[in-house]
Amino acid sequence: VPRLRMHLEGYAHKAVSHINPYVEITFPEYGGERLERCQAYAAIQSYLSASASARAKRLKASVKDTRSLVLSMDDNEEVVDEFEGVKLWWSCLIVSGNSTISLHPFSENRRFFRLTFHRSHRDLITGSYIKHVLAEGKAVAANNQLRKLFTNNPSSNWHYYKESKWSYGAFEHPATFDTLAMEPSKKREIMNDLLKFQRGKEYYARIGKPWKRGYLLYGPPGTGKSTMVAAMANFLNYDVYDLELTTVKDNTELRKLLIETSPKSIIVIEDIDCSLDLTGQRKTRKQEKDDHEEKADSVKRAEKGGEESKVTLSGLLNFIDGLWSASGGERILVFTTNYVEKLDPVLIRRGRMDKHIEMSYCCFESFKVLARNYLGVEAHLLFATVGQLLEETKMTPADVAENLMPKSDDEDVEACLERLIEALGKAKKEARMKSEEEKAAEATAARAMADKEGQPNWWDVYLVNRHIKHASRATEIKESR
Ligand SMILES: Nc1ncnc2c1ncn2[C@@H]1O[C@H](COP(=O)(O)OP(=O)(O)OP(=O)(O)O)[C@@H](O)[C@H]1O
Ligand SMILES: [Mg+2]
Repeated sequence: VPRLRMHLEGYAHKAVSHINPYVEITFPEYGGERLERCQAYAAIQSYLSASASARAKRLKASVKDTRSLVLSMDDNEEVVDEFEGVKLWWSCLIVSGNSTISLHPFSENRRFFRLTFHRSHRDLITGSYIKHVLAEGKAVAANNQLRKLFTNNPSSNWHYYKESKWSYGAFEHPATFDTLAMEPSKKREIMNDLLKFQRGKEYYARIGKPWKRGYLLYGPPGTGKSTMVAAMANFLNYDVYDLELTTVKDNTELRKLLIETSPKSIIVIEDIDCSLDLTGQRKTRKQEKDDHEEKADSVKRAEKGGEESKVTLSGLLNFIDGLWSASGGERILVFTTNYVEKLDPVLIRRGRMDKHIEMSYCCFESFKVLARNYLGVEAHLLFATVGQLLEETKMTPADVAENLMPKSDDEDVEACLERLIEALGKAKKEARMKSEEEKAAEATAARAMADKEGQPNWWDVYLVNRHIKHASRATEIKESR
């Protein structure tokens, strides 16, 4: 009898699997040895919240901040997905835990995702679909994640815990490469460069370089250097570390700060020429403000008998060369400056700053981007005039944008363009007047020089005479031969 039963059971099992041709895969929320949250579960959740929840009828909302609402599938809900023409079903299951004592706090309610599909698609699903879901889910999660803007704290506020070196808030700068006014080919080139960097993990490993890239942005104020940094961060989905060097006391502090930056970030030093005292020229606003306090500080330090040290060029070079970053993932360094010619060549040689990007005055192409952003127009009769004037006059994108912005509700596109044209005309006149003044000043200076040269210079006279004497002696000798 037992043999018969076994036989029957086996037969029943076969029959069921014959009738039910579906395969199920479950993904628990917690698993592994330490029962940590499974990455696959999180990725699937993100994937489903982005794609499938559009089709699900019961949704769960979670509000991350006041502006973004993330919807995901509710418990015990099922959605259909399609992949290469194959239908599959996802359901979110919840199993109430029994009340036995458990070692980890999440066992009360255990959640699973269950994927169901026809067994004939087994290879497709396990081979490529799941990979696709995980990759897609990770991308969605990265997109949903709020990025952060970090600024360094003065070391007097550092404590033992890690988080005290940098303060952060949400990074919400709206600039993108779409809204950035710049020559299109140059923009494309930068975007490609960034993408190549982002995908270059193996490449950097192979050539034995830390996975980092340095950009130097230079150009006059208001040409979009800071805007470019924001656009880069939004494009790559990176956090931004805004490093204010003037509050960093010395190289040791610099290193400590850098070690605590996370991978996938952009580290920015704005106005590098002012922060490092390479030039001793311009001071940052912040430094001017702090000057007073700093003096008091250094007096205090002197009283204590301590030496006042600073971040030095070599400290900064070590930072760029990136030994500190060798362990971590991708990082981008950006330096900005108004005066590229004043920087020490050691600092900006290739290899340190891989790419130098000049941000310059507004060209016609840049203007078109601004007109699209600010006025929502692609073309207009007045564009030709603007283009002509932009060729003759230098105006920063910041000034062009300011003039384009409607000042009241009833200002139309034409009024804004006319204001810009007027401003350009004025700038052109001013530039011409200035150059005339300069020319006049030059002429005066030249005249003064000429007056001075009008007086005989006895030394020159002597030299000329000597030259003539030598020359005639030479011809005499030649002729006598
Ligand atoms: N290329 C640009 N594209 C779009 N907007 C721009 C551009 N350049 C400037 N702007 C506008 O002008 C403002 C000032 O630009 P931004 O702060 O980026 O200039 P900057 O080059 O960093 O100047 P600074 O040298 O003074 O730091 C920004 O708010 C931005 O809206
Ligand atoms: Mg700036």
